[in-house]
Amino acid sequence: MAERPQAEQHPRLILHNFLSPELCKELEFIHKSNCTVGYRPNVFSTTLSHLIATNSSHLIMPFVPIREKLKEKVEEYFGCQYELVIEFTGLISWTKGSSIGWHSDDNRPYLKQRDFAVVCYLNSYDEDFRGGIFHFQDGEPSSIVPMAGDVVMYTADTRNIHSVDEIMEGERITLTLWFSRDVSHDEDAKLISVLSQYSLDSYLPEPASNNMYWFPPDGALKLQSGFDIRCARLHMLGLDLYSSHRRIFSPGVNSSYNLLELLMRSLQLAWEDELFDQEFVNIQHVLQVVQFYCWKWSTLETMDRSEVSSHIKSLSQAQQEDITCLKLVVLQDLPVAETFIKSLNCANKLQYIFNCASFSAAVVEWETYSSRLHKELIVTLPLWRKHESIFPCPSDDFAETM
Ligand SMILES: O=C(O)CCC(=O)C(=O)O
Ligand SMILES: [Fe+2]
Repeated sequence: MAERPQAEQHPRLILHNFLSPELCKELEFIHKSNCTVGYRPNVFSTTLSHLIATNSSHLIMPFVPIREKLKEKVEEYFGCQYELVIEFTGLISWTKGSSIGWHSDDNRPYLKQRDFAVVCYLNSYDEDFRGGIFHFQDGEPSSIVPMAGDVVMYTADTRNIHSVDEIMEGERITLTLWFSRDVSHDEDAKLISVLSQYSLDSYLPEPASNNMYWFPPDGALKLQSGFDIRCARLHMLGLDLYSSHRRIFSPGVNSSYNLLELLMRSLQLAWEDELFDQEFVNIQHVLQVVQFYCWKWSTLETMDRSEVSSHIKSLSQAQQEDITCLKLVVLQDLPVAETFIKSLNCANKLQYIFNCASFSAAVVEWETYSSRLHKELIVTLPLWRKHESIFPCPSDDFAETM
């Protein structure tokens, strides 16, 4: 009997440069400023429902056009008779030590609704991480070297058993979606319902509970080892956190739990022996602005700085002590945190040096960016509610209201 063609035996599609470099960077910014400790060791994730629950609903806007484009491509390529629903959308990053052995994506009873998988690579092998090569057990191509903008689509069943090599260094970031024929697993319906539960009055982020950001997750119970991933990302850039509220805790009450609560309150950033006078509402706000700076760094560098005043003061001795005290709590296990931070950096990646004037510009630009997305969400949400589906709205519709 003649062999069935490969397309039938192993239905899969690889698309190069399907996502623009700018979208890859934007999604990387969203992930690095919002992710929580994930479902597998050394893995971090950002789901759309988490963005909504942390008052960052506007950050789902950049996902909307690409979700639609990917859905159309999956339906077209796999010749779907009926419209599919998106079952899950998430940003996932894998760090040193993470890997996954041979599996199909529907290999658990509670995953049987998954019909198609789509993995979009947001950063690149060798530049941002080493290891992390994707393999199919049978058929061609047998391996995929992740490159920013490339996409792999495959059926979630045993015709596409795959694995991912262990990450050796760096952070490998993907946008991962699963599609289903079963409308009862429609992610849109769930997201629209969650969106209705939260006020959309502001776009200032609110953190989830501290233990969701504690790494490794088993250390979160007693906080006796490990570190806060958000603070580790700041430390990686040479930035420290200062809380003017620390002094309200009397010495006996200064337990780690109390001090960690300071992350939920207003904070300032310090760099070397200088303090920015900008007050952030909480750690999530700090991280969003800092990661925005990392995303836009090269354009901010070239901006006219004459309008941007950088307000910096020298740190007093007492303020420096407060910074050290908070750091000892948030990066409890400093050697472990520093080893982890080092492993997040890929040796081949060009590192940049923090610049105060460009950072002040980033504070202003972050406001403009967030407020634009927030307005877009407010205009679009009634349409999503009406159609019970999340879809891109033509930009003309925004123009009238802005
Ligand atoms: O990130 C990848 O390349 C694939 C990940 C994977 O297989 C999964 O999450 O099931
Ligand atoms: Fe998989």
